[in-house]
Amino acid sequence: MAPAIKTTSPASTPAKKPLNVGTALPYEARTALHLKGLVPSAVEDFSAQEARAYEQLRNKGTDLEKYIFLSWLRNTNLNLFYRLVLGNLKEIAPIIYTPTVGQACQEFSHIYPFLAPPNSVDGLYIPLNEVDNIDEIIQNYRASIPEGSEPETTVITDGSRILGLGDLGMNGMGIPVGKLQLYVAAAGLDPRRCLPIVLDFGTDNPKYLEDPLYLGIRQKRPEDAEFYAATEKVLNGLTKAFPGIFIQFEDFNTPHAFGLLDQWRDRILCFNDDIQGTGSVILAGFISAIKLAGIPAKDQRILFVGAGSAGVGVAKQLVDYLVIEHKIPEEQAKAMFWFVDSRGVITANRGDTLAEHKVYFARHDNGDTQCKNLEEALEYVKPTALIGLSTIYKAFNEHILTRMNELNSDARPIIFPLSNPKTKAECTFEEAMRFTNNRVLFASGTAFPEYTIPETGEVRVPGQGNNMYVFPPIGLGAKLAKPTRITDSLIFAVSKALSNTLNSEEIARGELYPRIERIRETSAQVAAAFIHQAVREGLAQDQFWIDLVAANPASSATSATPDGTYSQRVLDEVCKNMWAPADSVSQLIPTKL
Ligand SMILES: NC(=O)C1=CN([C@@H]2O[C@H](COP(=O)(O)OP(=O)(O)OC[C@H]3O[C@@H](n4cnc5c(N)ncnc54)[C@H](OP(=O)(O)O)[C@@H]3O)[C@@H](O)[C@H]2O)C=CC1
Ligand SMILES: CC(=O)C(=O)O
Ligand SMILES: [Mg+2]
Repeated sequence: MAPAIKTTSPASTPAKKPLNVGTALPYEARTALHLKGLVPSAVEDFSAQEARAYEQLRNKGTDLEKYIFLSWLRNTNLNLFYRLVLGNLKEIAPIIYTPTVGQACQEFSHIYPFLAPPNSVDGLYIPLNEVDNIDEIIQNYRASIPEGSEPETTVITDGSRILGLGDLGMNGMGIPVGKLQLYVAAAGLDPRRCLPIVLDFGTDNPKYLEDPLYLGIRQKRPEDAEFYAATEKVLNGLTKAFPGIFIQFEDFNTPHAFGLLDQWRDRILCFNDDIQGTGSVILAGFISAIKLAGIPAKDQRILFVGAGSAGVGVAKQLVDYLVIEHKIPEEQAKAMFWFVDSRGVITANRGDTLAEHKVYFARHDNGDTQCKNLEEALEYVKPTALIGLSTIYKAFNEHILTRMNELNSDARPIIFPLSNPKTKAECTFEEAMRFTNNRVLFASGTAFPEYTIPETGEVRVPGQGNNMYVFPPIGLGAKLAKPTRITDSLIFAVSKALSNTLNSEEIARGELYPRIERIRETSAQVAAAFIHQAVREGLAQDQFWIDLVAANPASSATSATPDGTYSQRVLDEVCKNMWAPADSVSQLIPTKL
């Protein structure tokens, strides 16, 4: 079912000025634009430019230098940037996204470019004391972008929990910028219609408050009441200016991540990537893992290390799966989960007041037993699956991995160290392989290198359990079908669809996720399933897609039991709507200059 990716014309959005194509500008255009003599005489095609850009990228000494080079390229030649990214996605994704984007955020105020607007307009920086002027800020943005390229997708953070790196304040802007690049690269969103936003609401991180080059407001974060009132003003302004805009909440600290989602999920078209996106992508990998583990789903004992937005989001998604797919009653499904946080296993009688998001999974069956850490929890729970969303580097040490292997001698242990970036990962792929006699079913948040089993020479590829497999197609599906809101069953359909995308080679090799090189193809498939489900649930508002799905039903799935299927006709149409960089300059420059 591999779709041929046929894309929309890159020139479909009119620009005020011809796009910068540098040495690809033809002689006639140089004459018309009075650029004769101002550019080297060679007229190149895009592949020659790409080769030069790739050489320059390769010559950078560090990943941060590569990140800076790519940012510059994006700001000066968008088309070439995306040609380079798409042509080398496996190599470049870890630079524009995790892990390097983490370092870039930490250094954001030091590497911020000196370019002037409009080239420097990466998105919106909204200071707390300016939220009453949100309409003016949006108007300024509008004036800086080409006509007809109003944003349709936005990623918003306040920088309060950037990856596993904590509160980075305004420096967190690198994350919306990076996420939106993946929207474009992975799912063909139009880059000119993607809007990164940072809510510059202060920081509680003294390092930045004291940094003379820090570019955000120098104050501590507001109390909850002020935070929610300020976000309300921003979101109202945004949805008034750009009705139907798709909003991704990203890397808010856990209480605010849950709070914003609860407050807005039924009011506007939004979702939280760390709760729902991570839940969805890990469920997809888990579906594949339990097929290989050798233990039926109902007998899994799942130990989470970390009970924040990501941990709880993932576990809730797994519970839904066990209930819907395996017909396990909810209470019984919930009892298959244990959580360790910074104080040990979460129990109802632990003696502390549990944060609201932890209450659902608190154990009531522990009697007097209170495990104080992962080591104790491991012996008490005897898990079949160990999921790390704790931000604790090397939490899965040799002892933990070896014990997981021993405890699962009759089956393959599922071990997912999902914390980002690499410096926060609970273990590496190599460690997980070595200490489990290569039996592990593995996925990590940040990509690890392949591992060659020394005894056999067999090369194993680690799964990357990262929400980048799902937020781009969710955004694409939302842009096309225009659902009124994002429901849990839509997210569930996305998980099912992603788990269905593995091709026969990936399945034969026992992999849990599709290869990143195929991400455009799999994003199209997942977006098609999303659209089918949005129509099935009566959420879709775009008549074209409603009619198309009605004429091309995919399966007998219902809104309560989504199966992630789609029809070839809808898939073909999704592919036609994916943006791609131009292959030749004539696609970008109007014939009459
Ligand atoms: N792979 C992916 O796609 C994604 C990965 N992530 C990653 O997940 C991680 C967590 O994110 P999020 O849930 O939002 O963050 P939080 O900071 O809210 O959660 C961290 C959790 O880890 C717990 N913890 C801290 N120290 C320990 C310890 N020593 N032992 C056990 N648990 C501990 C914390 O405990 P306590 O509650 O007591 O403070 C908390 O429950 C980040 O690294 C992030 O990058 C997030 C989204 C997607
Ligand atoms: C991947 C991601 O969203 C995170 O680590 O927060
Ligand atoms: Mg995140």
